[in-house]
Amino acid sequence: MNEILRAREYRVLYVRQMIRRNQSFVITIKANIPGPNKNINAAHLLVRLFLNELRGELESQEIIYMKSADGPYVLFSVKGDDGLEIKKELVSIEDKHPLGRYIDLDLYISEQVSLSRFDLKKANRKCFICGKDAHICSRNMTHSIPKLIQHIKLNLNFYIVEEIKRTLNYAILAELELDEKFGLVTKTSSGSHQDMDYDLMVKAKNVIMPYFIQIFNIGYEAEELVSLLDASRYIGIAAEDEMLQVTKGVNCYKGLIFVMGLTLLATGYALARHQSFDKIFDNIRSMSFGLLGEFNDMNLVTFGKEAYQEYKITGVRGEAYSGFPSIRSTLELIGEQDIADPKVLRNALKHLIINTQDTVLLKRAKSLSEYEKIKHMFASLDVSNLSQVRQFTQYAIKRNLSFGGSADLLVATVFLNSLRHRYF
Ligand SMILES: CC(C)(COP(=O)(O)OP(=O)(O)OC[C@H]1O[C@@H](n2cnc3c(N)ncnc32)[C@H](O[C@H]2O[C@H](COP(=O)(O)OP(=O)(O)OP(=O)(O)O)[C@@H](O)[C@H]2O)[C@@H]1O)[C@@H](O)C(=O)NCCC(=O)NCCS
Ligand SMILES: Nc1ncnc2[nH]cnc12
Repeated sequence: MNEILRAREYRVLYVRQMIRRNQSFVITIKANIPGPNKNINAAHLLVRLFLNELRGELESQEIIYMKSADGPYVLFSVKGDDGLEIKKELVSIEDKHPLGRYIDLDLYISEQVSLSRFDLKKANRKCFICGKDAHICSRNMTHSIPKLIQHIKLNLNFYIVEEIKRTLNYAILAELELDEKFGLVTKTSSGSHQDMDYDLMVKAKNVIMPYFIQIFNIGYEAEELVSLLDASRYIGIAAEDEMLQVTKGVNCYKGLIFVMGLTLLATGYALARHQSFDKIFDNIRSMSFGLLGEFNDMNLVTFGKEAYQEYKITGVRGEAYSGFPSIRSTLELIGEQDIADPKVLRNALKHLIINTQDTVLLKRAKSLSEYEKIKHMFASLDVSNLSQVRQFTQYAIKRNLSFGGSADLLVATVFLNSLRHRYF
């Protein structure tokens, strides 16, 4: 216990140093974790989530992420002259955010003074189990520690799963609704896919979403990583089957089920261990170590295998085996740009097409030389020049070309780009 007390003393010391260094106020962001173990994973997730919430509300001069015996915390330096206004904003986040009960946002307006709810004549914090005054429950130890911890974990998982659903839906629609997309299906065109249109893709999306959430939870609750892909394969196959039923046999998102399935397993596993964002790609590589061996499977009769046997092109398996390098480099290309901007999204798609071995393009190009010629044409395509983009789209549709694999990677890229700014 004295380690925790000492950590609290150090935290006040660091606050004072930051106030002196920046001549500013300092906000501390810390999870409300009852009991002796303040370093449960939920604490790290909550601190990261609320740090990103605050980043969206307040401008900071300096942010320091600390680990301690009293749990992880952030020191957030903020310029201002009206401490009460800032404290009001912090209390509003604590009271209104669905997870606000589990976080403590303190404001130090000087080395000696921190503002409290009392200064705003606000009621004390409520107990997150029974809603009574939290101070009374904690003084009387009304609820057991395990019950309190379980409550936090359940609500945090529920909140994260809802965010994953929203982000996944956003990512799939962001790709699908991007127009002028080189022969891929859009809101207004079937492109080079006579058997697909926007409504059919949306139907397919709606059917596979629950499977994606199942797969995310497998990653989030997993004890180890390596066997996760095999453990989830049956879910992916069930998703494919139900998709094909709804689409009457049209393969809208077979590749997406695989790409997003792997991404969700790796992301769930990373979130549950507060791993770094880049660790997601290591996780994907760890799960995919056996994929290239599938090309030796006599029972496998797919174009992906043909592409490998004929040209040593490894397609989606090769991408996964290397930890989705094309997604990683596209995220670096996007940087802090607004992914909702069609120009940014189209440029990301171009980058993916150039950097991945898309077996859909190979199959439709009908030869390796044509496949390579088209990729080469892309390299010189200026996607901010809409007339060039339109010309290339017409060229692709005329030749029945498409980049379905790259489109799948774009969905995963948009998904990861959104999550990166929320939880990492
Ligand atoms: C490992 C699997 C992908 C199965 O591999 P398989 O050998 O069966 O198939 P492939 O031909 O290797 O590829 C399947 C799809 O993968 C997409 N893809 C291709 N290249 C890449 C790449 N470089 N990066 C990412 N993704 C890639 C692509 O899917 C998209 O295109 C399809 C639409 O295009 P279209 O031409 O219309 O497709 P078809 O219907 O085949 O042609 P037509 O009849 O219309 O002419 C659509 O699927 C897009 O998503 C490839 O098609 C994996 O699927 C697997 O093992 N599945 C089992 C379940 C599983 O493991 N799930 C994971 C759970 S965690
Ligand atoms: N917009 C799209 N058109 C064709 N195949 C796709 N796979 C994923 N998105 C696609």
